Amino acid sequence: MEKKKLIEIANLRQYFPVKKESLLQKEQLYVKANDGITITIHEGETYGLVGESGCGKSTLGRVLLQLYDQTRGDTVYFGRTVYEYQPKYYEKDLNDLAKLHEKAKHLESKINNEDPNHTSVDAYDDAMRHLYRLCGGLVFSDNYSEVSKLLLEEYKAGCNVAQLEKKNASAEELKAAEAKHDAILKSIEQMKDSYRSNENFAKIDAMWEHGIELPRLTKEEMRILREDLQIIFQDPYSSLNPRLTVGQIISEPLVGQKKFKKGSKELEDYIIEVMDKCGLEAYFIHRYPHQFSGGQRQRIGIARALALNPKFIVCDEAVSALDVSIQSQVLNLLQELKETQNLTYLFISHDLSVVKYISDRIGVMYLGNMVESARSEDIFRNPLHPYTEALLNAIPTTDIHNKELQILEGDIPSPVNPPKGCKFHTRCKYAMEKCKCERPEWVEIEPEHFVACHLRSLKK
Ligand SMILES: Nc1ncnc2c1ncn2[C@@H]1O[C@H](COP(=O)(O)OP(=O)(O)OP(=O)(O)O)[C@@H](O)[C@H]1O
Repeated sequence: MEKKKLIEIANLRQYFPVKKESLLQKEQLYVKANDGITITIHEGETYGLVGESGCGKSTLGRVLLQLYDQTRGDTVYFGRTVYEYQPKYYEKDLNDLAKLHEKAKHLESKINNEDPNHTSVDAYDDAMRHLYRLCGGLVFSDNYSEVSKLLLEEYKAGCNVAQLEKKNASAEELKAAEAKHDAILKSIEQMKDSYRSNENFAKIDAMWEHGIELPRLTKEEMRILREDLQIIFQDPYSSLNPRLTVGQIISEPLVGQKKFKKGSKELEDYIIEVMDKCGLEAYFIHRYPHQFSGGQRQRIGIARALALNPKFIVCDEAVSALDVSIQSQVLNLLQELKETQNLTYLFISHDLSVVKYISDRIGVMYLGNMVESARSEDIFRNPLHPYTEALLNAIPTTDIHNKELQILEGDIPSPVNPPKGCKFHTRCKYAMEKCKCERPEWVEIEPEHFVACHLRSLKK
């Protein structure tokens, strides 16, 4: 069965400005917490994220939920389509297609002629991905006003279908709207024939998609979408307001999103239903967080995240603060909820044994970059990056829980001024000359197994 994308991030960067040390310091320095990350998370999977403390795991989780204004790159959400959601930016982009194309051409000539540095290459790549997403194979057209007109028609027809579906319109009405949309799609396909001979056509055309670019949403648009995208934190005690009862804690997002009326019987019934799903007794509803154990408090945190029926949850060290015996209970609960509620998780943990237990795929991060990503069993069976290898070798055979990943010799370099070339070269026992100056590319070595390492060609 083909996997459906839920979230796709491309070349994602999150830089935090560092406070200047004196008035004389001219250059603004940045902590490069996420420094060009590309991954896709599929519907229904658990994507585990591991790496030493400070490598940027939590930052990535928070950027995905747009809790920070990301510095650059794409974060696209496919849980709803632009047709259903109609974000303001999309129609404007389709109107501005010719301008966007001009901008991409300008960036291209800048790279070729004057300024072949990383920033302009990144800006050009971002601009091209943006164009491909908007118009796919029509990017080869030399008549952008015609393309713009046709795509706007298609978008409006698609929105019409989505709206009719939403309000349960009659089958006839829906059929007519779909037929109109299909006819426009056909004209688009026809217009593309002229470009199919281009060797890159198929690849580029496959990038035409209708997911939602999260960083482009207005605050209000993001507020509404937030019900799809939730987070569970490591320390349930500090993330739960001690002055609110369990019932009030779980009701907050529901009332905030106007799903229920405050104090209503329907709200109380619904809260008890959610609590039950999370293994919390109904009579706990009037109790305060301090009256619970750590495991129960984490169940409250899970119930709060679950209340809005989200599609995607970032579990940020969600079991790390719990005793080992309680950890497995909470992990089992998360696993069960994933199946019954059709959830998708990004599961962040410094503990490889926990990540192994729960993840379908695992991404390994080092100093702001993803260095390897593969199916869970492949990471353990055939680690390709020396850093992953070191993490695996460091798992003790007994009591593997709660071990911080501080296993490699040498300090982690500063994320403000990371090593050139491969950032791991200063601690890598296989480092070659090339590793000191050339950034390794992110390459798919075998299906779904990606690595960024110059050794990969020697290992193959
Ligand atoms: N809001 C912020 N402002 C400035 N710097 C930040 C901020 N958040 C994180 N950082 C820095 O970004 C880098 C990555 O931090 P992050 O918390 O994402 O790492 P992590 O892998 O989750 O580690 P840990 O498990 O210790 O939280 C660190 O150097 C951190 O100091």
